[in-house]
This record gives sequence, C-alpha cells and structure tokens, in this order.
Amino acid sequence: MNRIPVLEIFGPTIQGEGMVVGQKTIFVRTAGCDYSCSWCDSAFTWDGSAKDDIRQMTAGEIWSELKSLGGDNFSFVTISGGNPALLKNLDSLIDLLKENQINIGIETQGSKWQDWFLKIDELTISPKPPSSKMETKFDILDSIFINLDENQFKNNVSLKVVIFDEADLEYAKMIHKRYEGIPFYLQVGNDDITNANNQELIQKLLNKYEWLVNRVVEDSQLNNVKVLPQLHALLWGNKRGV
Ligand SMILES: C[S@@+](CC[C@H](N)C(=O)[O-])C[C@H]1O[C@@H](n2cnc3c(N)ncnc32)[C@H](O)[C@@H]1O
Ligand SMILES: Nc1nc2[nH]cc(C(=O)O)c2c(=O)[nH]1
Ligand code: SF4
Ligand SMILES: [Mg+2]
Repeated sequence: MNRIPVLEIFGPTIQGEGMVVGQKTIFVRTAGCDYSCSWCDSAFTWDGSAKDDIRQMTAGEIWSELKSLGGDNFSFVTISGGNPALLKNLDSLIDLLKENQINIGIETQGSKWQDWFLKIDELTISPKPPSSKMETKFDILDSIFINLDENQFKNNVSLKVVIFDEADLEYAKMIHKRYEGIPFYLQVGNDDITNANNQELIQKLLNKYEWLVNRVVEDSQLNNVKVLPQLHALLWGNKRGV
C-alpha cells in the first residue's frame, strides 16, 4: 500500500515564507523529521506529541481532501513537514497534483535528495544554522545542487536560512557564498513559539525583523539577498493550521 503519513492539511491560505511569499496555497504537512531543531515551530511533526493525529493516506485521499477544502479556489499546493524529503513515495501525490494542473512548492532542509525534486515548481531548501543545534551534512547539500544542475532543473529553487543570532548570520554568509547564484532568503527566527499573546509576539517579531534588516544592509557579503519575516506569524501569531 502506497501511503503517506499526513499530520495536517490546511488552507487555502497564503505562503508566509520565502520565495513564494504571498502565494495562495493549500498546505499538506507530512509527519516525521530526521532533524530536531531546538526552535522548531512544527515539533509536533516529530516529537510524538501528535502521533495520534497522523493519518496514513493515499495520494487519492489527499487529493479528495484538498478538493473538499479548496474546491476551485486553489491552484497551488505546498508540501511541508517535518521533512517531506524522507518520503520516496511522495511522487504518487506529486504526479496526481500535476495531472490536475496544480503547481507545487516544497519545504525541506536539504538533508536528503529525492528524484521527485525535479518535478517541483518551487523548491525551498532551508539548511539549519548553529542556533538549531543541528549539523549540516555538506556532502548531501552539495549533491542536491549538483543533481539539480546535472538534470538542467528549470523550475525555481531557493535557499532560506532562519536567523536568530550573529553566529547564524555567519553561517548564512557561508552558505550564500558556497551556493553562489542560488536565490537567497534570510528569515526572521521566532524564539517565542508558545506565546499566545499576538500583539506582544508580533511586536517582538517586527523588532527582530528590523534588527535583521539593519544587519543585512551594513554587510557587503549580503548584498543580493532578500530578508523576510514569517508573514503568517505577523497575521496569526503561533496559531497552528494557518
Ligand atoms: C517547519 S519547517 C518544515 C520543512 C523542513 N523540515 C525545513 O525545516 O525546511 C518549515 C520552515 O519553517 C522554518 N522554521 C521552523 N521553526 C522556525 C522558527 N521558530 N522561526 C522561524 N522559522 C522557523 C524552517 O526553517 C523551515 O524553513
Ligand atoms: N501560512 C503558512 N506559510 C508557511 N510557510 C511555510 C510553512 C511551514 O510550516 O512549512 C508555513 C505555514 O505553516 N503557514
Ligand atoms: S528540519 Fe524543519 S521540521 Fe525538522 S526539526 Fe528542523 S525546522 Fe522542524
Ligand atoms: Mg511553519
């Protein structure tokens, strides 16, 4: 049986992050991650706390749920997680979405390659900086960009690094230099992922955004980059499923 572990399907909403920011989309969030980032805002996908909510779904069942949620009001699906790149059989869903003229975005950290990456319209690779406490496997990250290159990947790929502190900025500069020419995004880190007071959280995130913009504008190694907040956090705070 070809089943995909799904934790949530939500939307239509807007893509709040990175190169497709503002795009109307539905999200499919898969369960399971090979990382355990210290500040993960979706830790329920891998820490066991939502294990009873995981549904083993076929591509057809996922498509039915997308249609019942979105009707004719969507043409873009973003697959995030957890790490969707752990799932070789995700290509069943990708093929079905393509048959239905849906554009596809993927969020992954660059710790694993899948051949179906080549079918993705908007591929976001988000290597993890030191504050995450994760170790980047550069042999794998290098091979992902080599594979895309060797297959004349014609769709959009970008790098997105979440920034919490100066050490993360140094890491981001190193990544930007190593993968020169790949569109590069810096994203504000949310270090208050349980705060339910939206006004307080939003003010904090805006202050962090201003700090990050100021650090980037004064740095000659960060000229051709884009700096973004998590737009969904500014709209809806830490709420899940938006
Ligand atoms: C939850 S992850 C799932 C996809 C994949 N595992 C990854 O990390 O790219 C989606 C995006 O949210 C970002 N993210 C997670 N926690 C965050 C936080 N506390 N603040 C800002 N961005 C965060 C990740 O870096 C990633 O770019
Ligand atoms: N609106 C919205 N945009 C997002 N972009 C990336 C998300 C994620 O958790 O992967 C996300 C999310 O959870 N919601
Ligand atoms: S790689 Fe992504 S989903 Fe996995 S722990 Fe890190 S931020 Fe969370
Ligand atoms: Mg998120």
